[in-house]
Formats: sequence, structure tokens, C-alpha cells
Amino acid sequence: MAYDSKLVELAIKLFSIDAVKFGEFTTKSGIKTPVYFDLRVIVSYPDVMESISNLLLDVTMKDLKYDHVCGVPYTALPIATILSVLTKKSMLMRRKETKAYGTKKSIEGHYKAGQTCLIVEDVVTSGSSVLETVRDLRKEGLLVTDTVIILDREQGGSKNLDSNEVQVKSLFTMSSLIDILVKNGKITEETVIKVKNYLKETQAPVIEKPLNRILLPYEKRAELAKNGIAKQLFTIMATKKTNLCLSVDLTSTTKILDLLEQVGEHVCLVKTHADIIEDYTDDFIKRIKQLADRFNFLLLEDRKYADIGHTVSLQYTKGLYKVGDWADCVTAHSLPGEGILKALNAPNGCDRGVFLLAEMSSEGNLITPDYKEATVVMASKYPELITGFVCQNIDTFKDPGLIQLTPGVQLESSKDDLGQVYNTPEKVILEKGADVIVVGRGIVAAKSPVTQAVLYKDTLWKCYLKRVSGKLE
Ligand SMILES: O=c1ccn([C@@H]2O[C@H](COP(=O)(O)O)[C@@H](O)[C@H]2O)c(=O)[nH]1
Repeated sequence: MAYDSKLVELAIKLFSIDAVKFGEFTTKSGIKTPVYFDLRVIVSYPDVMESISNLLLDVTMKDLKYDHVCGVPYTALPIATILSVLTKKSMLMRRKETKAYGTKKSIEGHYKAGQTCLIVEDVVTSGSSVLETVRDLRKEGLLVTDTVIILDREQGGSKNLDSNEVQVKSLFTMSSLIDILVKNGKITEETVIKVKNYLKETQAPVIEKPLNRILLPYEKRAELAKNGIAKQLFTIMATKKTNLCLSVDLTSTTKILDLLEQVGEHVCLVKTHADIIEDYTDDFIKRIKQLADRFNFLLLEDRKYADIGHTVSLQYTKGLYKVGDWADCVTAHSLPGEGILKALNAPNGCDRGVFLLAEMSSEGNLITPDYKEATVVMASKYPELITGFVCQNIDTFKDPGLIQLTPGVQLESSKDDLGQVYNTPEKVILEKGADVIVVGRGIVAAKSPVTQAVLYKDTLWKCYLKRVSGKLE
């Protein structure tokens, strides 16, 4: 096979500066290897840095489209910097450890969710280091589909990356490198055989692709849900093609029922605040349940329980509202501890669910990152009860079987005069990970609530489709 003369020159140079060595070496994990790469040394050779960068540009990056470049820490960082300067594309830097102070960001630099990022790496063995960087970038909503590398050790890394939707383009494979070196008299045939045998014996384990809830369609997530209500809600969304939850914050039963008659077909979930209704009766519940059956939506009572377990158990099953009798799911704070979840366990074994509040949409709320994390940990102990979280951010939880319910949504970003903060459908679905989107006054206070409900439904669904297609541009 004929090789580009610049590649041959580079291979020989890498050999001469001991960036690639042959002999008997023991890796960190105790495995014996006949070949050893230490590309950290290349920073001492500006000519090597220059030729690697130019070759990466000419050989591997020609047909790729990207907004940013990001080097895998640490060896690839200087190469990524040079590529960023040469291509005039901005560079992103991934922190290996998230900062414990300040912004706590794992990705430094300016970017927007939906933009594309090209990964730069020196050597790929199993692909795990590239994947760590890819996962952190994808968590931020960045699209990562390609990585360019100097050397593919051909030990399973490319396959692992490929199955995680990352295409690898390399300057050298182990085979091409040793081929060049043997042809140029730098190593013997015997060494080549040793390296080839070693490659056969040391394939990296397959890295399973983690399920990314953001990219999974609702029907798939229904299969993964452990809570019966989450399963139903995912299925309703997929069948009715709507992820709109209408918050019927009205105080008259007639107004609520009239509105649901008109918009029931467009929503997957109806959220109530039973305690704001002035003429609440059991008959109202009977009728709203009939509408829920007719239009195939679920009922969420947004009671935000927050008391000790005993009291919550009474609030849930007794009193005027007897919420446990009719609401498919309720909201609750994690503040009082696990007792609240024990109290909300399904009455009479029927399917019920709880959305735990992990974050709030209101300005200046006192929820901290630690509280949010503890809420998710608490929820993980009650998989059959928890439908999901009321939250605002994509990184709140990972489990694709749980639902992110996000309130504080209107067509334009704004605020009300009591601290409610509104984000747009695009922002909450594409950047912040919302699965079910709560809209209240955006619909109920509109001149034509039905027209508005249809507009919200269509806009929200389009954003969801864009998200699962993975083509965020
Ligand atoms: O963090 C939260 C939790 C719940 N809500 C509830 O959602 C609706 C939002 O109504 P809009 O009229 O769209 O503002 C309302 O019932 C809140 O109680 C929330 O806004 N934020």
C-alpha cells in the first residue's frame, strides 16, 4: 500500500522522538505490550505539532462540518488549540472534574445546545476517554458525531465509538503505522508479528451505549418506565402526538369542564389545583374523569404535598378532595423525607404516581443543587411510585423511564409580577430536557384558549420530534 509522503515522514518522526516505542512494556493495568505510545512528548516538537495538525486538517477533517472543536484532556488539548486557530472554529474545553464552586460547568467556552462539536484525540484504545468527553458535551445539548485522532490502536475503540454514534477518522491505524515503519527499516518483521499477535489477544471490552432519555422516543421510554402512570403517560403522548399538559388554573367547575370539552383531544395530561375551585363537588370529579376517559388524558393534582407522612396520608385520602380516589398522579416535595412517599403509596393497589419537585420555575426559590440531587436519590428508592420530576434542567436525572414535567412555559420568554419565570418551548424541550410541558395562563388566559392550545400542542410536538431526530441545528 502506498502512503502519503507526509504521513510517512510523520510516522518516522514519531518513532525517532520516542512517541512510539517497540520492546517489552507493562501497561498501567499490568498487561505486557510490545508497543508503547507516549504522544505527550510531541509538545516538545513544534514541527511535529504543526505536521500533525496540518495532516489532521487535510486527511481527516476535510468533509466534516462542525461549530466547535474539543480536545480530550490532556494530550490532545494543544492539538485541538492549533486546529481551532487554523480553522477559526471556537474551542471548547472539558473539565475532568466538575468545579465545586462558581458555575460548576464541566464544559468551558461559549456554545449553544444544538451546535456541533468535533472531538480531537491522540490515541484511541477502547474509546472510553473519547466517550467521557462526548457524554459531557451531549449533556449540554451539543451534537457530537465525529472524532479525529492521530492513532487508532485497533483494539475495539473505533467499534465502541461507532456504536455510540461517533465516527472515527484517524491519521494512522496500528497496522498502517507498523507497515510504514517496517517498510522504512525502522522495525523488523518479527516486531510486526509480535504487535499483530498482541492486537489479536487484547481487544478492548465492548462499551454498551447508555440510553439517552433525551434522544429516545416516548414509545421506547414507555417500555422502560417502572411506574404504571409514567408508562401510560408516555404511551398517551406517543399515540395522541402531544406532550402538552394543560394547567386548568380556573376557579369554576363549569369553566374547567367547558375548556376540557374543547381542548381534551390536544392534551396528554390535565393538571388541577383542586383547592382553588370554588364550587368543587364529587360530581365535578365524576365529569372530569369521564372527559379524561373520553379524550384519553391523565389527571395530575398539583397539591405539592409537604407535610409529615401521617398528615399527607390523611390529606391524600380524606377531607373534601379525596385526591387519592381520582388523581392518577400528584406532586410532592421531598423536603419532609421518605415518609411522604410511603404516605402516597397507591391506595387499594391502583395505578398511581408521584412527581417529586426537584426544582421550581419561580425566581429566587430556595432549592439548592444538593437538595435536587438528594431528591433524585430519594426517588430512586421508590421506582414503582415515582412518575418523574417537576424540574427545569436536563441534568436533573438520567433514567429514561422517568418523566421531566416542566412548568413555566409560554411562547415568549417572560416573567409574571409574582416571580414566575417563563421559557419558550424550544428552550425547555431542546435545551432543558422537558418531556411533558405545563402551560397554564398561556392557554387559559388567552382570547381563544382552543386556538392557543392547538398552537402550543403543535409547537411543543415539533420541538420533541426535532429532539429525538438528533438533528438539532
Ligand atoms: O415549579 C413550578 C411548579 C409548579 N408550577 C405550576 O404550574 C402552573 C404554571 O402556570 P402558568 O400559568 O403557566 O404560569 C401553575 O399551576 C403552577 O402552580 C409552576 O409554575 N412552577
